[in-house]
Amino acid sequence: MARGQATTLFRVCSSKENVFRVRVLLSNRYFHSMRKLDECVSEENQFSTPFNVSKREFSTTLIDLVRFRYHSENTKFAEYDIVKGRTLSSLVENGGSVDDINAYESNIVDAMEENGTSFVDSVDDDRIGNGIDGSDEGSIYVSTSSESECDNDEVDSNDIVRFQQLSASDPVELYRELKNAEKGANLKRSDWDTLREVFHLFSNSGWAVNQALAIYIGKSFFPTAASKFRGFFFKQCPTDVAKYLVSLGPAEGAVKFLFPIFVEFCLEEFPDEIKRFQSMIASADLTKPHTWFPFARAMKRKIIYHCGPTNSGKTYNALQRFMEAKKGIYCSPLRLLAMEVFDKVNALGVYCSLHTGQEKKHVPFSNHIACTVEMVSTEEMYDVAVIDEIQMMSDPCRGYAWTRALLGLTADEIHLCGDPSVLSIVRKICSETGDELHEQQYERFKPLVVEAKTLLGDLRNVRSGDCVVAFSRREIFEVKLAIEKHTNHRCCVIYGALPPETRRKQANLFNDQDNEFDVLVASDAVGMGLNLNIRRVVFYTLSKYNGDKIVPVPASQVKQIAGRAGRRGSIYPDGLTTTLQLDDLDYLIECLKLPFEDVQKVGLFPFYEQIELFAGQLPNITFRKLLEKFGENCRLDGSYFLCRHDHIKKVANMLEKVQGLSLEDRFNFCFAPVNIRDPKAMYHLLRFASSFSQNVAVSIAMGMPKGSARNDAELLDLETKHQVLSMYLWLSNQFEKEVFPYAKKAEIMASDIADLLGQSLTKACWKPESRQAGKPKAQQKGDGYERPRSLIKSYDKEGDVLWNLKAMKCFVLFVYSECHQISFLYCRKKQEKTTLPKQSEKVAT
Ligand SMILES: Nc1ncnc2c1ncn2[C@@H]1O[C@H](COP(=O)(O)OP(=O)(O)OP(=O)(O)O)[C@@H](O)[C@H]1O
Repeated sequence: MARGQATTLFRVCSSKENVFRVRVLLSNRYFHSMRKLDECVSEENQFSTPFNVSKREFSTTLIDLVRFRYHSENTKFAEYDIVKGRTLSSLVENGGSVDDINAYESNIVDAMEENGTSFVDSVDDDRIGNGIDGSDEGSIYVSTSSESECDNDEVDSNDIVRFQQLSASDPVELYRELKNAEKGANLKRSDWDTLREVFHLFSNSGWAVNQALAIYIGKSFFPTAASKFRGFFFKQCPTDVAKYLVSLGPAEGAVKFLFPIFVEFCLEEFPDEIKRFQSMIASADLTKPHTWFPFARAMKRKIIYHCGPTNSGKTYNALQRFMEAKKGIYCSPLRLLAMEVFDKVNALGVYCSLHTGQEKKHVPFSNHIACTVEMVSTEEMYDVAVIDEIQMMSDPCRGYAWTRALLGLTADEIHLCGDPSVLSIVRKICSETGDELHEQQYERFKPLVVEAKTLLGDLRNVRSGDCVVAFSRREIFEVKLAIEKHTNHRCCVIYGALPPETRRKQANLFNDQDNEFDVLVASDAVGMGLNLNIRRVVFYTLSKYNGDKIVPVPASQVKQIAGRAGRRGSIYPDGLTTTLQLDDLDYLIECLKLPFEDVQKVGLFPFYEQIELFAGQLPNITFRKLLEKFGENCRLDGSYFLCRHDHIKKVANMLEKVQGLSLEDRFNFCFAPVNIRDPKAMYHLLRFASSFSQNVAVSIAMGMPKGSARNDAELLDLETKHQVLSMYLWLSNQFEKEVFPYAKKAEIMASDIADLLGQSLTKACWKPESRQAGKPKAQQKGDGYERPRSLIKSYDKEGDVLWNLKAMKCFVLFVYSECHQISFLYCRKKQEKTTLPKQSEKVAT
């Protein structure tokens, strides 16, 4: 190889015997390809999708040529090491010039041109053994280790020349050579073992799997292809190639040497698989989602991002623009919030319709619509659109609906309301769509104050206007029971499984000052959409079950919930927040202090048409499998992730036995709002789908309960019944009305059950039951939060609350303002049993 053409690479690896092997890697003029390849390898773990490799990066003929072995203690070699013991990639990364590389290379080539002997001769004979020892591994060893270590290393100069040729050979030619070989290699047993190891490494190489995708060898097919390639190689490989591979050993270099040959093998042996996979990949392409909405792309939209914490007036301002517009759409994260806006806007004299999955209320002459974000039409034109809680774009399950609304809405002006977590990604999206982005920053109307005293583990310390937040239905009822038993407060209840109508009624009951219901016990469902007169948000716990295990509540959610205290316009404009247990306080403060996390990716999910296209490639698999395959093979840009669809797969699985559903029907049924953990609800969905598939009118087939619930089982039954009716209504809006002829009846029943639920909740005084047989195990200490040990602490002799007031002589209040400034307010406590500090007692330091 001419010196000027050659580029040298050093790889320094340590072996078991503390002997360093310096591999001199020579690449040909495709050095730049190699550099790319190096980058590609180093970034391997960062691949968000296997398709980030845009080119056939394997088009390089970089090959290990010579290996040296030496002891690091060898002073002569150490010198050599200092000068030359840098990897080529370090030369490149550190901005090494081509001259550096050439100099680097020339040293090695010089050494080789001296036939190895003179080079080796320059090293202390006593410590070198045989120097270039003609090993059959095809390596030149400059070794200071004992001679015995080099016994197997027999390489003669012919081998070196041949290895050089192999290193630079064209993989196509090499493959031809292998293919035309009349017999395989004649190797020692140990060499075959090494070869096997090499192929084992190749089959398990993540790099090779990713690179193979570039020629449409899929991940699932790769092991088969690699195994066939191994069979082919073992049968056909000439001795010199095998020896060369043995000399490289089970290392990255060997994988890279093999890969181009593997490519040629695959292209010739598996054309059908490649073609099939290619079409499949093309049909699962979710890249460039902004191009999916040509109408929106044909417009120059003005996007206004109302960016700030809770209770800062973002939605208020956006809604002002919505109401002023000739034609507007408000996109809500919840049915409940869509209803609120629908009522509010109509009350202010702006005709507005309502469109959610379950209901379509058309108000005559209305040009405005309040809808849930999933129901947004991307075809209808609007003057002003409002997308509320835009940070939900990053929601693992529902994020795709916000992404679709942002990318696809055909409105001249789009107002986004939310925290700053998706601001940078919205900027990026707007630069891709060509929309004009305006940012409006907001501050909280009044800072949120953290009460450092907490409730000291005692629910008797709740006060009027408190909202106690728990993260499970069971806890909510436990808390309600305890408060009502041990205090004079009455509790309203809000949690996700309740119908929106019931939640609203509970909220109104709590907001109304002329009744005894002055405490709210709620789940995280309280975090969004309801304007409540909350004085103080008390976290009963700060850990929750995430469907898999108990985890700390994410900081963003803690902020969102705590922010419900002290809303502008409510009777408690100064918001307080605290925890039940002192142990949880630090985490609360930490969450509130944390800046909003900058989200890197937002959700996407394919439209039915995309799934249909994909299904065309895999005609004979079940819908569930199809979704799985889509998930495995879809291509996404770096700013997007595929939304989780486990619940869809569960429903798909259940509906597999239902014959006669078209793919589209299946797709729609899988999106029905069903609680997959509720077997009764699942049963009804199965029944609905079966009737539908037989083209039989789908019946409700569910009796009305006689009255409100008398125990928790009856309450659960009411919840389930309402969910089933809600599902019926949802389906009736998805499919032809004739197939779901009882929608009106279902609506009336649902409304009656919502009333019964409301009545049941006001008198609920029973121990909660669990819908699930097994309750999630409490988390170990140190791995989150312990569940509070007791709800009501025992009284001491005088009947006083067991506060350790001595230890509580002084306590601290942290005033948290969501611009992340914390000031400390001290309040000196005397021995008097003051329950809470008054605002006037706080002294700012
Ligand atoms: N300019 C205003 N005049 C009167 N009331 C206002 C004004 N701005 C906001 N409000 C009221 O303050 C409360 C909080 O406002 P808004 O809901 O817009 O805040 P937000 O920042 O969107 O909070 P969240 O994200 O929690 O919904 C609402 O009750 C709203 O009606």
